[in-house]
Amino acid sequence: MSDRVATAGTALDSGEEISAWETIRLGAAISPELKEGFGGTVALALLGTAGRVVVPIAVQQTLDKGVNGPHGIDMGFVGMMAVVATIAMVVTGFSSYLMTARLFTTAEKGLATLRIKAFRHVHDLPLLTQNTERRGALVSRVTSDVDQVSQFLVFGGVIGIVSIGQVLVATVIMLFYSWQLTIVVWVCFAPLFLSLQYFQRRLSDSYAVVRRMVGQMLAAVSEPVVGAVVVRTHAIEGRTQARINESISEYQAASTRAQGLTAFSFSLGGVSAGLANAGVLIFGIWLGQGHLWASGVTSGEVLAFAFLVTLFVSPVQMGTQVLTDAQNAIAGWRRVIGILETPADLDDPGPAGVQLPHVPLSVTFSHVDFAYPGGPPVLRDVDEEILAGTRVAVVGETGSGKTTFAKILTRLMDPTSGTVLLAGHDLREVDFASLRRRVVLVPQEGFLFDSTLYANAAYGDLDATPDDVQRAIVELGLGDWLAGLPLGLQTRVGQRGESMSAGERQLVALIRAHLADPDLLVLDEATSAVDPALEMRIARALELLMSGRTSVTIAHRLSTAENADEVIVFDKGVVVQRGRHPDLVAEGGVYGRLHSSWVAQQST
Ligand SMILES: Nc1ncnc2c1ncn2[C@@H]1O[C@H](COP(=O)(O)OP(=O)(O)OP(=O)(O)O)[C@@H](O)[C@H]1O
Repeated sequence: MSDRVATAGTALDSGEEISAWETIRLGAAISPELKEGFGGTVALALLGTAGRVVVPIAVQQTLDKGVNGPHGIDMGFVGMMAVVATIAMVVTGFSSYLMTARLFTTAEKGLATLRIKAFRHVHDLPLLTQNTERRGALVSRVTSDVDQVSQFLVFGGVIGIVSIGQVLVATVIMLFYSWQLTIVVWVCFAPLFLSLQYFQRRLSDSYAVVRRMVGQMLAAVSEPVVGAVVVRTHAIEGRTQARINESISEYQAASTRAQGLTAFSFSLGGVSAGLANAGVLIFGIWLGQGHLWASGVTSGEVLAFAFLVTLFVSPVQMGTQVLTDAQNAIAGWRRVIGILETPADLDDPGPAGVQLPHVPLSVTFSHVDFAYPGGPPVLRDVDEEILAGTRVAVVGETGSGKTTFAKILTRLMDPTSGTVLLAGHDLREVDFASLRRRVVLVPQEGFLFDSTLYANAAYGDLDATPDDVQRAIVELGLGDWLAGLPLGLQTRVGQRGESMSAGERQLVALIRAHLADPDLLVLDEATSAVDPALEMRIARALELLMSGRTSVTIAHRLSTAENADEVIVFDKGVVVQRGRHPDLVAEGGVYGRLHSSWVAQQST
């Protein structure tokens, strides 16, 4: 979107260095709806403002011509002025209503687009970038930060447009009545106007901190909610609460600091308003005596001027509040735009890219190196070939690089150097949509959404009907398991699948994978122990799932390695052994050690 360089692959762009104008420009470009009918809205605002000015003029005319006129009281003229003032008030009210409705509609439409675009971009962000931002803070960017923008655009926007119009119109009419009194009013407000830029800078800095603190607070609150079981089982409620309290206090301090500045600038507005009112009365009476080139000011004119000063003062004072809201909103807007400004470092070639064939896929790792940003090498010169249709187990000590290997194989990350080929095609040239259809990763703990078994299984194939899901379950030999569920496919799985056992969650992940019908299956074998009957079911389902496909399993069980066509052994990021299970056992080395500890574990 812009050519500003973001910290690719590591941190999410905070957006804090985008200037206020740039934020508004980018914001309007992202949400073009915000500009829809803007001219009409401004016209309505001006109409409303003009209507408001008619009242003081009508009062002045009534006093000077209808009451104090040369022929005494002229009731016809007074009545006419009353009708004019009433019409003006009706026009003002109606145009304010229309303007507010229009602003509401366009602001909400534009911000819905912003939320959707930002949220969609979160999915394109590199995995590592997503991991740097705590989930709650990320969520705050598409929720509370956007709400700030919304509030400002709707309420601040209305008041802002009306205020500017009102100040300008009031100034012009005041000039028409008396340029001397107009100068008095402007001089009284000069300190406020001159200090606005300073306040704006300070407010901008303060609200950037406030928005950041809101994100931190939401992250601090949401993490223990998600990890409630750990909090309770380890009895760390006290420590968790202390961390939440700390982030709430930090937010409170930041917010109080920012509000303090607002209060100060608001008070300055109040002082200016008081001075202007007093100044107008004193100078008005003085000018009425013919001083300062004034040829006598009528009482109606002084009264009209007093009205006009109110018309001038209220928007200026509201303007300081609008300025505060604007800074808060711009700070929020920046954070949302920051998401969109963070580059998606995995380029998707799109439909023009390679479409993978629907046959078992071969895999080639050619001199692949990988290091996490700022970290040591995690994979070193991995140079392996996996034949199409074979079953490979990947084993190694914890931290040896197995998961990293799987993530690179499924292109959740790109290698630092070297290439990965699928069926002879460089992974970087394959259309993402085709890749996600042909290659499926089954993680250790598949995430289940709070919905039915059917809906969760259908994430493997969004077009799958309940009959398709039922068929897939039967094909995996799980028909009797499904029959035992009280509501069958309509059984609800609970939040994150908590209403199901760990083993059942694994089954759902396998059903999903089966529905996806991939040609390369990458499995991160679950480590959680399940009861022997379910274990048998999972093993049988896995067996059926892997047949006729290329499969790469990160194996934590001896049986998986035993049943594989080949085993690849990782040690500190390097492939140190490869071959069939019995040959590797005979060879000893790292695999020999792993094998001995597996055997020892099973005999205990
Ligand atoms: N997101 C990350 N950022 C930085 N370093 C990471 C990240 N993920 C993993 N690592 C490091 O990379 C190395 C390899 O990790 P990896 O998860 O690939 O190992 P593994 O063999 O799958 O381990 P396990 O069997 O415990 O899952 C480890 O030293 C780990 O600390």
